[in-house]
Amino acid sequence: MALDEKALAAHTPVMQQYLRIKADFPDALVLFRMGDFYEVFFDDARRANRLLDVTLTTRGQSAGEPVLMAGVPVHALESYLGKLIRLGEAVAIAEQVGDVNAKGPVERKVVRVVTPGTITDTELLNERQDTLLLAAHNKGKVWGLAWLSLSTAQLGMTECSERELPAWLARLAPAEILHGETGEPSPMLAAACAALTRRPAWQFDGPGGQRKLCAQLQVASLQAFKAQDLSVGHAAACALLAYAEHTQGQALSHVATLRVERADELLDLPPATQRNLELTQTLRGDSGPTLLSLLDGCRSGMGSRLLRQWLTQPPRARDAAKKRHEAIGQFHQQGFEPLREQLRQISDVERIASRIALRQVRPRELAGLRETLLTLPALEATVPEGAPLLLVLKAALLPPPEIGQLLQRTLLAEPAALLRDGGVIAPGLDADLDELRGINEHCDAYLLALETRERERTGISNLRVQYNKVHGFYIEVTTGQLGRVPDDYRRRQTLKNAERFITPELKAFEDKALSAQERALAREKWLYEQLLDQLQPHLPVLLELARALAALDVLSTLAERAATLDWCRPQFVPQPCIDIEAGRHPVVESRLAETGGAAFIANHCRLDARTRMLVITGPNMGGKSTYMRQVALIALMAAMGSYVPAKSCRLGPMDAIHTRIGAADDLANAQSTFMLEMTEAAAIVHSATEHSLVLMDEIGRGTSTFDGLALAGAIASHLHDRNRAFTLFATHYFELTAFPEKHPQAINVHVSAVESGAHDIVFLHEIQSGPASRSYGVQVARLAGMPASLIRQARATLEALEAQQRQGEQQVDLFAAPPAAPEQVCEPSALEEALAGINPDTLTPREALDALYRLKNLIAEAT
Ligand SMILES: Nc1ncnc2c1ncn2[C@@H]1O[C@H](COP(=O)(O)OP(=O)(O)OP(=O)(O)O)[C@@H](O)[C@H]1O
Repeated sequence: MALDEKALAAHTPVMQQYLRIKADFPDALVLFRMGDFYEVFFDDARRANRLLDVTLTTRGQSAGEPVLMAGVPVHALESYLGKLIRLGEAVAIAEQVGDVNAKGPVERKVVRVVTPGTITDTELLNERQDTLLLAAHNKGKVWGLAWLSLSTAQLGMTECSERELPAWLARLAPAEILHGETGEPSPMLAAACAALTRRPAWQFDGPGGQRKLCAQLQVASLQAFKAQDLSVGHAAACALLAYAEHTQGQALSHVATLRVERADELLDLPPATQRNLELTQTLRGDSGPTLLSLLDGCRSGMGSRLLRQWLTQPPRARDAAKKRHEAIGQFHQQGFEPLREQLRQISDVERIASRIALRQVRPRELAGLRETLLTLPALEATVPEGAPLLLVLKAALLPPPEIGQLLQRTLLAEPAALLRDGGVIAPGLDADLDELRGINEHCDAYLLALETRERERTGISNLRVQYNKVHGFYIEVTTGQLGRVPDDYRRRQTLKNAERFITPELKAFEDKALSAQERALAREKWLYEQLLDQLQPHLPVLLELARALAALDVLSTLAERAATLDWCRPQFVPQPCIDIEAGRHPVVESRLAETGGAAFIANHCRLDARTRMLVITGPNMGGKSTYMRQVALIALMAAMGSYVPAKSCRLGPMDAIHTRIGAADDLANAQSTFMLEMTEAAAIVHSATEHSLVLMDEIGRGTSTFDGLALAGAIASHLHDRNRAFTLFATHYFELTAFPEKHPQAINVHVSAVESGAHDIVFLHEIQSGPASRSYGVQVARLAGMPASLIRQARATLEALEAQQRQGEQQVDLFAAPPAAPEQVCEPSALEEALAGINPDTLTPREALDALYRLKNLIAEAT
């Protein structure tokens, strides 16, 4: 922001300083340190008053106007910061960095900018979830994405199409998105539930990004990271790194690797799938019960964060998942509890390492790291042998002993919480510090010892060494003894009956003692900085250790879940198939167990090259949705490397899980229920392949019966004939049970229910072959407590409708091949043209024979 120097000159010196700082951080709320308060002025004061409910007041006048002001006490900064960050605000913290006693306003500087995507404070971070900063850049049809977790040093990058963008945003769930669009940002970015921060368009620079990445990763080319050709991704990375450095006020020395993700290497989980399967959030937006909340018994935040990544970003290739299955199997053989017990004691090495890099780490966090390093040998001994993945992880668990030794040597057993209070550095490390502390602690003893020594040296028996505030330390000698005073005594003060002296030794002691505490603190601070310097070269090892601990935490947790919940090891096969024997929905099953409900009924699912579609019918509440979701969850769990809730499970290759379930209005995006339903279904028919799993739950129910039925039939045909995807198609349209008659790869199944008495129904939740015999909507409504008179009326109407339908039944082929599109006028073929040119009435037999040969040649040419 350009400053009007003339207008500025009219302000008080402090306000001038404030306005200069504010000009550098126009979008952030600038917290301006004033003694024990952080103050905000003018428009920021209004904003703070609105957001934080702090009192708005005025602080004198500047440039002839009252200065609008609000403030928060320094000690309460964390809680206000937390609130502002949750509201998506960026905050610039301007501290007093100059000499407080100097003339004019003390110098102030923004030491840190805190934004939703760049927080690194332990108090503000969610322990079990990564906080990501993401930059998005669009060029033509390509989107470049680059993301960074500052607190864990993870840097990632990808390029994707517009269609794939929402899935990426859902998968990464960034806290803050940087974009360079001058107008409104793309609605897809706006829909991502993240703070949006506009950055100047020139910061999204491809070549600049490539250079920045090379410098950050200390490489000459990005070839090794397979990131060489992603120019749109480079542009995003350029803005990302610049912003991250800007907010931290320093280089990001800990960010040393880059992971390039390619959408076609991951199992595609569109946002609708992530939502409908309730992977990390329930449909209501709660954090549980979900698949993640069921799986996450991790002992550490590191483990929880990695588990979330495994769940939302499973690879298509099966190698990683197979290795994880193997490791879980090994835990089952050799036990997982000893390791899980050890993992209870470890600290968040990943975040501590990042905070060391950013020089924000607190003494107690380093003490935590030291304890963790000390427990590593015992922890390592509890990791089972045998599986290759476990061997790799085990190897990372024994970092060089210097790190632990360094921390042990440097830190007190129980250091103070904050460095500014002192009491952090261990005794014996630094002679100067020990002496300074010694002065403080042994001041009296020193004075007594000096007194004794001086009495002996001078032979003055009543010589006294004393201290007062005005004159400091002195040696007092009564007038009668003055003759014995040695040469090195300098007179300090004359009293009536005595003289007070100082010696070079006492003067030196005085200098030390008076500033000892201050200097001890400064020395501790310096030593702490030295320690941070010494730790920097060990960051890569510490981050590798953190990742190994996280992976072991997740694997042992998955092993525990599998053992406790009776899950089995899935098998991957090359041929197309989904073959699940006695599968269960893990979350519904555990909810039933928790609430003491009926036992969960297990069900099979058999799909292969010959059977690609199940048309599922049955009563409401019968368990159709549960069944479909459980198949998808089992496929996903297997892909992420977990065991699965089934008796056995064989899975072929899979590239995506698409779901069209439920019908919630997306009012925020002004889409009606039906529009949303069709938009999602359209996305599925456009992208599902023969390796995809598609769940379609009651498609068409958002519109009139005929429209809905017609569309449902056409969509089923498209999925069966063209996409050839593995499809679970649940429907209430009985007409669709005729679908398999004409579609050889589809079969009917139904969820069973039996009538009990005349009008009641019991759900068996069992999947059986064949179509349902009837629907039980009226019975379900009765169960739901509808009044008896209403139920009677509904039943009578139903009977009348059914009778009417039987009479007027007409045969409409719901699944007939689509008629040719009228606008497609076909050009006559060469054969047709040649035929049209022949008049048989005028041909001789010889010419007719020639014509016949010509026509045959034309066919041969065309084929
Ligand atoms: N296999 C099962 N074993 C035990 N209980 C089940 C099973 N499947 C479903 N249920 C129970 O039945 C309830 C209804 O299941 P679900 O929502 O899947 O039915 P639905 O057929 O899809 O109903 P609607 O057609 O109304 O959507 C579940 O909440 C669950 O409590």
